[in-house]
Amino acid sequence: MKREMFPSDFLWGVATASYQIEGAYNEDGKGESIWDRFAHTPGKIKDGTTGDVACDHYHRYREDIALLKELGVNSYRFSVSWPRIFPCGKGEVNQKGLDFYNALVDELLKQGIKPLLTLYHWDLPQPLQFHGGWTNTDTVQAFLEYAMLLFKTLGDRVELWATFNEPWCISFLSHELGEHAPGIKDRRTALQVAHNVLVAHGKAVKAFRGKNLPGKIGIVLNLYPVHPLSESEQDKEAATLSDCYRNRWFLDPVFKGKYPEELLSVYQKLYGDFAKDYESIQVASEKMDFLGVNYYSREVVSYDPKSILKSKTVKVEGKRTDMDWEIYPQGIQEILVRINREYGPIDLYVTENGAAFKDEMKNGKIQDYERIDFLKEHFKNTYYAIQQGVPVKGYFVWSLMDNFEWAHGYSKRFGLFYVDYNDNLKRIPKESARWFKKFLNNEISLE
Ligand SMILES: N#[N+]C[C@@H]1[C@@H](O)[C@H](O)[C@@H](O)[C@@H]2O[C@H]12
Repeated sequence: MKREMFPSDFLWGVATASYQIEGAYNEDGKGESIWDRFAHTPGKIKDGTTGDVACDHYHRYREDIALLKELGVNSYRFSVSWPRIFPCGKGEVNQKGLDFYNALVDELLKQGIKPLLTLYHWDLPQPLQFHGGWTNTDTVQAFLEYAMLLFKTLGDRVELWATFNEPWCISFLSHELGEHAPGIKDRRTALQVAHNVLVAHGKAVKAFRGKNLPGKIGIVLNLYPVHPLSESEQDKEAATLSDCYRNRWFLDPVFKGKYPEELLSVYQKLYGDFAKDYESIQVASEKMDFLGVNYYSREVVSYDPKSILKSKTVKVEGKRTDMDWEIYPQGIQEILVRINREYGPIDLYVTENGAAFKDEMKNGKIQDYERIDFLKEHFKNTYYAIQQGVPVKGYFVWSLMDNFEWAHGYSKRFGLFYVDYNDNLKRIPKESARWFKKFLNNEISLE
């Protein structure tokens, strides 16, 4: 199975995000983001680091685009730093911020690489957080102002637009579990955030349509197959509620304009006031052109009467990544086939898939054969979905290079290129980068 067996117009790319690679956190007029503040708060990041410098991509973007060219990808997914454009979140525009992304897009196009631009990959301008962040509908309006400016500035050259990256993380990981910025631990707040982000998504899609731009727009969701540990009715009930929490709380609004009833009823019993605005979620279902799927692993659950989801995650035997996630390649096929069956037809992009392993440099080489096996199996399972008629249009490896892995700092390496944080952030191709380049050049098969 070689690259040439995939559709001839299939996009092969890599993905990154602004806060994770750019650095220049307070340069050229950029405002503070919630991740700048969170990372500077002692105890929030496991290795005590920040994204202040990260991979210094802001200054090295031409070098990094040369790496893309060397790899042989035909597309590149990146995100725009909102506070680099609007330092206060709205109002005054930072022209140097716009200049950076104009130059980035122009260089990508010059090198024959199609941009996929994510408007929001978690770095909310801190001034908006002072006024409640995503709990405040004013932030929805500010997001629309930000999106409209980017549509106007880059809409003639960027063909693929994603409104939000992983709204599950924006809401539940960041406002219920508190593991990501702004580090709030309150489920009712998380539900309000999820609601406002989904509304902002729908409004941005509608605004995009109104600009009559040549491109396509969608959203990026992190999706997991959820499997019951056993076929017992209780474990199956646990899987249903966990699937609603993980997947359908976002899939159903953007495709069906409503929340999944099985979990909505649970939340309404807990938060009666939530009912007052949940019906407005219909706004989220503005028709999209594609869905971005971030796939990393599956979830196995068993019944837990103490949980409001009646479920707890179970760790099963099998190979795991350095994030302690199960390696489950068939899950990417399962998710793509399910989306097509239950929510399609719609073009799908695997907007992120990859893994962290304990990459070490030995004699100037990083022999990350586990990552090659991981990618090989996930490429194959993506192909199996295409063979079943699923309109998968592209695949983006997470990530181009090692970078700031959120609450894990620089302790987890996901890149195809090793970043030597002790030697001027030097980018060194791992064996997986060499393998990916050969695959893209039809030199090797996936067998
Ligand atoms: N963890 N992990 C790796 C990766 C993260 O670095 C990305 O920013 C997210 O979109 C998604 O969580 C996946």
